[in-house]
Amino acid sequence: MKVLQAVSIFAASVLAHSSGEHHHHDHHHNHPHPDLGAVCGPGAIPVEGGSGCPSEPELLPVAQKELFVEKPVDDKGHKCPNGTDCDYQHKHTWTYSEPCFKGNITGQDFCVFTDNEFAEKRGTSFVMTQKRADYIATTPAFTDPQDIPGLNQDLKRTIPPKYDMKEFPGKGWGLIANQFIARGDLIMANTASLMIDYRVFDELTKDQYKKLQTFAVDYLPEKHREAVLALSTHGQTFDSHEDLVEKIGETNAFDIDPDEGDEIQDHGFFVVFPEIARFNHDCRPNADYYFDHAALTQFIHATRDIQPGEELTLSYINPVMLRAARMTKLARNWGFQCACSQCTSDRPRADASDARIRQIKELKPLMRNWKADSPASPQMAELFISLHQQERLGGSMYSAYAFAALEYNAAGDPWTATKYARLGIDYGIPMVGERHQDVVEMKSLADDPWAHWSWNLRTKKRSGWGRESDEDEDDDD
Ligand SMILES: C[S@@+](CC[C@H](N)C(=O)[O-])C[C@H]1O[C@@H](n2cnc3c(N)ncnc32)[C@H](O)[C@@H]1O
Repeated sequence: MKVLQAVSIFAASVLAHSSGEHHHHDHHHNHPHPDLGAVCGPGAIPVEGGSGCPSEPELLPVAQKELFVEKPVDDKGHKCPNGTDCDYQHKHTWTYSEPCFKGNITGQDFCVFTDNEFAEKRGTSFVMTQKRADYIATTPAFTDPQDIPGLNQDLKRTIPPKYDMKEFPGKGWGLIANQFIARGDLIMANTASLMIDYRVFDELTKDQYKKLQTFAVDYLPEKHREAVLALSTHGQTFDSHEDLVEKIGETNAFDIDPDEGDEIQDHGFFVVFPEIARFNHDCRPNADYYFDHAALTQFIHATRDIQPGEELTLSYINPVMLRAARMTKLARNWGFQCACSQCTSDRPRADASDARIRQIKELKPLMRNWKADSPASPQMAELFISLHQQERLGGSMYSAYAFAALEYNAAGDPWTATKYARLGIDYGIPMVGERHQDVVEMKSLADDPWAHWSWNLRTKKRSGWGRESDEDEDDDD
């Protein structure tokens, strides 16, 4: 599975959403997420867009650069993780750091790195280069574990979970809410169990990467290893242990984009979280995920209020896809016929839903366009919000609110802009995290709309002032 990462609504690097897609892992491609450019959820549960899947594309105007403080750079020109001191010399102490195979593109060795002390002895296993593993080991999840408390309740069970596991006809195991869960509530938070650099699938032979993946699982502490080996294979059985591990990866992994500070930005990770892997798919899920690199943790929160007895679900794909495309992708990547209500509705309602999805896709680039000739307006942003509500796209409501906040502010209405910025913050924190650029941007707008870059921006441009700066913006596009 792949996971989608949220992409910000702003600049390319900027406001993206993470609810992505639980993306399905296609061994040979680190394909970027097909649709919105984001990827999502398990089995490749994606990271392309938030709700499980993803987020959306981005677009910020111009002068944003000043808003973002450059991270420190070490003497080799590497950006340091999370603004901390650079420590590329650091060599983490791994419980295991072999075997290795040489990649046929970069010539670098790809090895297994297991740390069985990680996360209060839950353990974690990587398949990547020494340098990348050591880089990840400089993040706070490793260096300041006391800063990431309360995670991984699932294997420890010190707090009663909000869900039980049960079998669902035709779907295998799944999770069911055992209490009321309010929109925005945390449902699960798990550190990565198995984290594979996507280059492994391109640079090594299948036999080689299967070996590394199997060692990575086998080196984990017993309870953790058993949880991984008990995961779904979509009903298939295997004689070979390596084939079993491979199928478990394909069925249950999320795609995760690289951390901002990672010097390798073109290749993300294929990541398994055994507890989160028990969420089944729904095209309009009641939960969504995002990955926090600092905590090396996947967080799952409720996209709407959930009643006891409801199944908890994620979207394995980007939810902003037409019905036929969604169904084809689910069948191809996870082998099941989607029977969620969005997939089985009657033809008139299915057509109405597809028409809304098409309109969402048409409007988004218009609102991302900050040039004088964009027809974007507050009314368009209201329609955009309404389409998200009609489509029950709870995982990306925050981005619709953020677009509305920008449009109202750009039209010179600071009060309605602030209302929507506050909604964007409230809906965004559980879906993409408080550090996500869209949330940070909305905080800045809500604090002082008049000082925000969007203030009166459309009005100025359309009146002719500020047109010169359109040329600067071209550089950013
Ligand atoms: C990540 S696992 C989800 C948990 C899984 N049901 C289990 O037993 O562990 C993905 C697999 O679950 C099944 N699955 C998930 N969502 C489903 C759905 N909506 N309908 C049917 N099967 C589904 C498929 O077999 C899929 O390959």
